[in-house]
Amino acid sequence: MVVQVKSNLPQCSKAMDGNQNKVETNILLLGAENVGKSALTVRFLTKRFIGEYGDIESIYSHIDKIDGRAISFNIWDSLYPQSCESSESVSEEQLRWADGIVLVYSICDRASFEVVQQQVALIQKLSSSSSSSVPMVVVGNKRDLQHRRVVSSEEGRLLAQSADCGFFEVSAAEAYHGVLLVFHGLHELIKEARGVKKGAAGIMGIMRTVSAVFSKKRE
Ligand SMILES: Nc1nc2c(ncn2[C@@H]2O[C@H](COP(=O)(O)OP(=O)(O)OP(=O)(O)O)[C@@H](O)[C@H]2O)c(=O)[nH]1
Repeated sequence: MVVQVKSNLPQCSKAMDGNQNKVETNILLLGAENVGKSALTVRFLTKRFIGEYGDIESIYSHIDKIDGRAISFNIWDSLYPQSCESSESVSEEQLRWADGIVLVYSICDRASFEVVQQQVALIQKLSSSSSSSVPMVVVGNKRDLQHRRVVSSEEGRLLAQSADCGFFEVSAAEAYHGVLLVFHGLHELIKEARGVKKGAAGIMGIMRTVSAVFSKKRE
């Protein structure tokens, strides 16, 4: 396992292999402060919950095996900007960088759920001009704090459904497996989205080949 702080500043590169297949997956974590974005990231990277994480915005690099294949995850653990309009809480740079997005709220914090609702709407607005949308999952964290729950599972599920996202409720504090499912689930959605794009490119490729064959025959 590789765990490494790559940089405090995000890099806007997307690595491809020789066949133009993506060898890296860029995952952006969004959500209000204190919801457990760093806790989820560190759980995925190290399998551990360490309690306090500080306020550092970083991109972490982690190689994981899925179905026997090494996948390089770049995880941007973002900070929710303290003094900004909600309309500025997701940047176009972040959307260009991300292959997939994890939107985190705390099930004990209604305001954090509203932040995720706003961020979903903002992402949809910002990506409305581009042809493809970024795969997303909505995550209700701190599931271990049931006695303090103020956001029902149903509300989380409905939000995710309305935005065509995956949905998970987890506890970064209590369990690794649920957190693993979040990142692997998002990876699956990213793979599907790439498959759709590749499929479209494939059809274009076939059309080009067919027209090349016909133009040769005419020569
Ligand atoms: N009970 C419980 N506490 C959690 C859980 N996940 C995170 N916390 C706690 O919630 C607090 C905030 O966690 P962070 O991971 O720093 O949250 P963050 O979203 O990265 O916060 P910012 O850095 O402010 O953006 C810390 O005290 C964590 O220990 C969880 O699943 N259950």
